Amino acid sequence: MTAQLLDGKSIAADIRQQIKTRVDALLAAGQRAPGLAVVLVGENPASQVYVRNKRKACAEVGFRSELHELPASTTQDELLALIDRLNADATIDGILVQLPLPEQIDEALVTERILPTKDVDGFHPYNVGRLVLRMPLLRPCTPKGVMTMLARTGQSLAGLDAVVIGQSNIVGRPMALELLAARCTVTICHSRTKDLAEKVRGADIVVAAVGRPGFVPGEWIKAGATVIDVGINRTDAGKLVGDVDFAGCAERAAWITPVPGGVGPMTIASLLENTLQAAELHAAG
Ligand SMILES: Nc1nc(=O)c2c([nH]1)NC[C@@H]1CN(c3ccc(C(=O)N[C@@H](CCC(=O)O)C(=O)O)cc3)C=[N+]21
Repeated sequence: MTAQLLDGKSIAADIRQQIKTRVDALLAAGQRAPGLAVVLVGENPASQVYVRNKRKACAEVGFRSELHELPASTTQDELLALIDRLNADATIDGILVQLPLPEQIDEALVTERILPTKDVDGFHPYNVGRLVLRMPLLRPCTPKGVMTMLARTGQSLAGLDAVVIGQSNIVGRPMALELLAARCTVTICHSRTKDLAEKVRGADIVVAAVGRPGFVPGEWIKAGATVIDVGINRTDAGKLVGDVDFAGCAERAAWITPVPGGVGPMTIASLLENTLQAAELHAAG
């Protein structure tokens, strides 16, 4: 078996096209463009690249985006004051505070300060709780993007065995909840998991979100499985690689996502979808 590619780059381009059409209709109806505020604290080079990509995507679909760049020395109170202003700004539909934040700032506190209807990352406890209860409002972008990709395989997910490797608040946990809502049987694995290889060998869907290059070898993959690589690791040579051994896994899988060009662009496409959704919520009052 040689896997078919789940081409995130091209699916994300489709989604941007659809969003642009809806934005054009909003503008034609005399409404304002959706507005996204991106807050970047400090000078993490990877964060600067992601933020640039997000703003470029906003421009492409006709959103207004504003960048708030703050020094690494910003205090928690200063950041909270900015969020309060953005919460109160009727032209801002979405607020994204790029993570990680400098150590003097409590990420959970900052996340909770964002109005749930402007929380386009889907990280606020309100939005997480709604996802747990299967009444989602704004959904975390990376897992949402993965579900969009899985839908493109055309396979029904109900009853499939899914293994998620990684239990982070922003990827692993919400990913597991999305797959559960799609009626998969879900196993969440992490650094204390016993017999990880055996668990992955049983999986119809494997989602790797570990942050270690090549962590999942081809031998772990069941023939015909779908392999989703959430990892973004930069090698010493400056190359981007995922958490799975792509060549080895592609020999056995039916579907696989590349890195780059897989989950990353889909994460940004989901952010655009969430921002449009937030704008619709705000327009409805
Ligand atoms: N509040 C917050 N929300 C986030 O959504 C968030 C965050 N903080 N902090 C960091 C992570 C990471 N993340 C990525 C988004 C796009 C790509 C992406 O487009 N990657 C390209 C390659 C980009 C490159 O060349 O580095 C690709 O995979 O093809 C990657 C990573 C969003 N994150």
